[in-house]
Amino acid sequence: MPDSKRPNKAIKVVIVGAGSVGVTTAYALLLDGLASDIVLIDIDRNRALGEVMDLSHAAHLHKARVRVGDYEDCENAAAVIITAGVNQKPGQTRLDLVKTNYALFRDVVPRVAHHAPDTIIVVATNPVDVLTHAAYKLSGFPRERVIGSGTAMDTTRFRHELGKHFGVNPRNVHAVIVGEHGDSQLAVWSLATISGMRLRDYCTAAGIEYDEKALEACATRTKEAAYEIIRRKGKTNYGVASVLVSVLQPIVTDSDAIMTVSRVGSYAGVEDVALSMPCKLNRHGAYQDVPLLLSEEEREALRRSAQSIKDVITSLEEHLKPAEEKAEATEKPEQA
Ligand SMILES: NC(=O)C1=CN([C@@H]2O[C@H](COP(=O)(O)OP(=O)(O)OC[C@H]3O[C@@H](n4cnc5c(N)ncnc54)[C@H](O)[C@@H]3O)[C@@H](O)[C@H]2O)C=CC1
Ligand SMILES: CC(=O)C(=O)O
Repeated sequence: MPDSKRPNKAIKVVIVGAGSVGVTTAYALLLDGLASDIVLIDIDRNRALGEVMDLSHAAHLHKARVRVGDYEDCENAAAVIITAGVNQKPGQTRLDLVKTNYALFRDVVPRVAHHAPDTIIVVATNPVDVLTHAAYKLSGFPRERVIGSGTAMDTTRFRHELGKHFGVNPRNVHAVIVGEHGDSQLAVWSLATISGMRLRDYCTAAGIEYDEKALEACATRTKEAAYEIIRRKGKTNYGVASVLVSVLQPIVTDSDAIMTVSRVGSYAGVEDVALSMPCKLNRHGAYQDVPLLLSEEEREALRRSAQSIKDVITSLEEHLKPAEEKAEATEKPEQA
């Protein structure tokens, strides 16, 4: 981050979960210099302590304190990032993790909310959209202060793929992935631009072929990137860590960046669900939607994505109902 944008007041960031994603995020934060106080919380305190000892030897580039903490340390944090939870095994989908990680959120989120009622919660644990919705309900926070990393990760991967395809810097590719951070995500082709031109026009202007098949392959590689990486190395950590720092930057610097992050709302007619659409971020959190003029086909794909997340939320709520309530519901005589 440029020095002119660097905040000059103390910024505390708490990371719950000192596993692979948590510590890589702490490391990325240290290198970026965004936070002056980084606190790691983990049930395995000894491991967290080892990570902190190692990380503190990387704190010479930007002056920052790194320490192990507990939930009381969330007080006055600019943000609390939740990365605790199980991750996918090769072949598992993100949605396969839902029951285990929801149980963990029931323990963690109320404690964060109790000690840091004004903070912004940033969720990375998968399935990130379902758990962003859970964190919203469990914290009682307004929706702008519960943000899922969502498809900010997929948008970054998509721009990387398109940048490689067209031979331009990914920063100059304006294209987004919206919907679920998962299998039902969609690439918004109708609004993708390079140098202010739609991709077809850019190809015409640059005298190159518009190769629809190759572009579709970019979206497929984006969607399947995590599966591919997990098959090879068992986890993903660098991409998401850098994305989490990018989500924190506009919060800490109050800079109104537009990002595709997950938050609770109504999307394509599906109510009370969390998914990613572009929205503006600043010190208040993800405070404003940036509406997209989607094509009919894209809107329908977004509705399907929203519905698939909603179905998981509904089945989770069903699973959590007390046994008596479930029995009562099945025993009720049908109304004439
Ligand atoms: N949103 C995204 O783009 C990405 C999300 N993830 C997700 O992040 C999560 C974490 O992944 P990894 O760091 O690879 O897993 P990991 O297994 O390396 O780390 C998880 C950590 O959580 C800790 N933990 C477990 N229960 C806890 C509790 N109740 N309180 C505090 N800490 C607790 C464990 O001790 C462990 O250190 C997974 O759900 C994974 O799917 C991973 C990569 C990208
Ligand atoms: C694991 C995961 O969600 C990702 O790397 O996208």
